[in-house]
Amino acid sequence: MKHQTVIVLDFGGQYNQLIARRVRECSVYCEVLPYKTPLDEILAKNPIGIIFTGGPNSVYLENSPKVEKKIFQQGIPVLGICYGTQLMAHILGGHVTSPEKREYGKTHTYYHTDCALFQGLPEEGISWMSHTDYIDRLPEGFKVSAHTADCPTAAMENPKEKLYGMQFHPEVLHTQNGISMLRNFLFNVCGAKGDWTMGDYAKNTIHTLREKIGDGKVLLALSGGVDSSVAAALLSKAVGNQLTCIFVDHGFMRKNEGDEVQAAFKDRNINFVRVNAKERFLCKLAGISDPETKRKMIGEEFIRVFEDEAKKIGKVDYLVQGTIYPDVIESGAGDAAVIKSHHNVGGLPDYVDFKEIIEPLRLLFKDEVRALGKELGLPDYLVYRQPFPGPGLAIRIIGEITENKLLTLQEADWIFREEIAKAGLDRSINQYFAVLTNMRSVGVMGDGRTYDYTIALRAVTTTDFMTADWAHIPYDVLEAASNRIVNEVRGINRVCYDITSKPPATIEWE
Ligand SMILES: Nc1ncnc2c1ncn2[C@@H]1O[C@H](COP(=O)(O)OP(=O)(O)OP(=O)(O)O)[C@@H](O)[C@H]1O
Ligand SMILES: O=c1[nH]c(=O)c2[nH+]cn([C@@H]3O[C@H](COP(=O)(O)O)[C@@H](O)[C@H]3O)c2[nH]1
Ligand SMILES: NC(=O)CC[C@H](N)C(=O)O
Ligand SMILES: [Mg+2]
Repeated sequence: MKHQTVIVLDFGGQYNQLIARRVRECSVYCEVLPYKTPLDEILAKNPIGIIFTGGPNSVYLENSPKVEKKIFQQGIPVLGICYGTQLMAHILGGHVTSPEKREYGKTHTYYHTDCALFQGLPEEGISWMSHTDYIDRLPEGFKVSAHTADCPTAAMENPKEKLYGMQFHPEVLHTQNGISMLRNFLFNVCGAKGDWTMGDYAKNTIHTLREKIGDGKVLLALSGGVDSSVAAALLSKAVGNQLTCIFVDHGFMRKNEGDEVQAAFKDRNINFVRVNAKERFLCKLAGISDPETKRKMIGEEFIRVFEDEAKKIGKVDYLVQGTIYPDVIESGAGDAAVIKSHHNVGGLPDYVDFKEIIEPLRLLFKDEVRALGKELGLPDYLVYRQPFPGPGLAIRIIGEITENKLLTLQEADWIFREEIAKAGLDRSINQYFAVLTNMRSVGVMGDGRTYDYTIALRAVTTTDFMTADWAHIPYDVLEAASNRIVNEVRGINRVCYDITSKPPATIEWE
């Protein structure tokens, strides 16, 4: 069955994928295309609606991203958001200016509820603004449908032509009823039926993968984590035994994890190879303490291992990774800032032998990947596993990595996880682990002085791992973990609990 499609035209804003995700949440199929996409190509998709995203530019500047005027004359509903609405106004003969006062963050907004976007919603509320420019003269045929104290055109509409604009961001959760506004656009203006589900996503992706790969050979980087397991399920359905899954045991796995991953995949109908590369990684990272250097070296060594394995199999055409959207955005995709280089992002170094890297989950958020995993019939223990970063414990040992430190951290982390599970908190806390800080302090044990390392415990609640809150774990659980760690793990005499949210901290310490 062919689905109704909405096109999100990307003008370089921060929330573009979030808009796409919100549309998908409304059960409407959605694709993000660059603003430069020729109109013919857009029309060929037969979209029921088009959404223009925000962007960092100003429409009145010469080289700012533009679209052809004809896009507004196709009878297809268009919704502009932020830069998108300014662009619509500018192209259709309105005027955009740069006023004295900028609006940023939560803003009290008044809505005209006779506008299709705001139908059935309250007449005022908080919206999330992030702009300098605003529209000070509307194009012909338009009227204002929302305003704020500082922005006369917080929203505009030309219902006859099905053209709509919002200066604020309905896609972020800070905008009260923002999702309902998008839903109104999709269902009341575009005539969406809500005919798209995760099951369809699975079917389409499998089909596309099969077409692309043909009879090529595929290596899949399998960590046993949620993302790569879901990717493996997709690929296995698409190309069967043309697929080989490589699990790199770099030695930075959690206690017993290497064996557990092997056990989980051994009996499935899947070519599975475990590479024991602990010595290789430890050697490579000896003496390295800078977090970004560690990450980059691990990323490169991963690729080297895959290359070596590929040679054993013969010619391999594609490498598949379970990269998901937050990995991409934090590594500084497009104009976004580099927060940390995820080992799996950055593409292939030019001396590598694979034709291409395939990342079938690149546009999905974690909770969407989980929904897809359920859809593909993966067991709950795989789908709801807490995430574990590719570089593993290497980025949870602050400073230089040694085998001794690795064993220490594995033990402490294992105890913490055991106590969390014992308290029944393992499903409600989204990620929890121990960090071996590089700090030593004085303690007293058995009447003697110790000068040992400090373990930091970290536990967070989050849905998309882009923002997170520290988990309010009951004191007695923390107490049990702390007692056991200092008593059972040599070299540790102090335990701290990390009570910072993300932002300003990140979830991992490096
Ligand atoms: N030890 C490993 N062996 C092989 N590939 C790996 C390994 N660790 C990570 N990768 C690759 O890097 C990708 C990104 O790692 P990441 O940890 O984000 O995802 P994941 O392990 O699949 O899922 P989760 O986020 O639940 O841990 C993985 O999807 C996988 O393709
Ligand atoms: O596969 C990965 N490779 C990496 O390099 C990496 N760095 C962080 N993470 C995981 O991403 C989520 C967000 O982590 P941060 O708040 O520390 O950026 C958390 O779930 C982290 O565990 C990684 N996953
Ligand atoms: N977030 C945006 O889309 C910003 C649009 C434009 N650059 C402005 O400052 O008004
Ligand atoms: Mg992982």
